[in-house]
Amino acid sequence: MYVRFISRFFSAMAGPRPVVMSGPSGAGKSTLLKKLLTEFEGVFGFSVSHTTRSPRPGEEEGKDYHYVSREVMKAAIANGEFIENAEFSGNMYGTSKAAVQAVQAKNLICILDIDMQGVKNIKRTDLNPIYVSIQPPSMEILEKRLRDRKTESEESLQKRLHAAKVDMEISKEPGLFDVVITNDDLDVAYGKLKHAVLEEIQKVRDAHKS
Ligand SMILES: Nc1nc2c(ncn2[C@@H]2O[C@H](COP(=O)(O)OP(=O)(O)O)[C@@H](O)[C@H]2O)c(=O)[nH]1
Ligand SMILES: Nc1ncnc2c1ncn2[C@@H]1O[C@H](COP(=O)(O)OP(=O)(O)O)[C@@H](O)[C@H]1O
Repeated sequence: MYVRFISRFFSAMAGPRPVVMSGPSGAGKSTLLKKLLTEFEGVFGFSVSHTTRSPRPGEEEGKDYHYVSREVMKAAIANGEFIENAEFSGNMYGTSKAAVQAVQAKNLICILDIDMQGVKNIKRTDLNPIYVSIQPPSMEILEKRLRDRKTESEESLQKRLHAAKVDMEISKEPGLFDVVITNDDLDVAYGKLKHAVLEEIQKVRDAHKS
């Protein structure tokens, strides 16, 4: 307990708290975090995860994800290179230590876009992030947004919708998230996200001034 307290204290001293964004696939996490990264360039840095899924059109290696084979990913996990990893919709995803360190070394607010298993695993670490859940207004709207995005096969879409139902239930668990944001109107949701991370933004700005 004491050791945990001390390490949290020092990690807080070391820089701003990371931000974990979670929520169903299609809820709008990438859309919201891209807005944040654009408006606050030089304040936030994205933790680039590893995944075994294929890149979507427009996605870039090293920017959106590190795209790797299952063999490479398993070997890296066995080698202790990951803070957390999970299986989602038939693919592996994981946050490497290097991904978070790369952002924290620049004293930026590290944003992690991870699923519910990731949230639960990060809770067992000393990362001490702000936990934000992004939720869709309804299952119907989520399905429409996912279909309109045109990135998923029918099979992948069904897996995501199934996982979404579970996610929407679990996210109601008291104390799991610091903030739960319903992404109905994008600008309203973005305003709420900014409000949730305002204190950390200020810390980075103050650090840059001094
Ligand atoms: N646990 C964990 N989940 C991740 C990681 N990277 C992405 N995810 C989650 O994996 C899920 C699928 O991501 P993706 O294939 O990009 O689809 P999208 O969320 O529909 O854009 C989402 O819930 C992400 O939050 C990671 O490093 N760890
Ligand atoms: N508030 C919103 N209103 C309407 N469409 C939205 C909204 N937020 C996101 N979208 C759209 O919904 C789709 C899913 O959003 P995305 O950011 O890819 O979700 P996630 O990263 O959570 O999987 C995208 O096509 C995006 O443009």
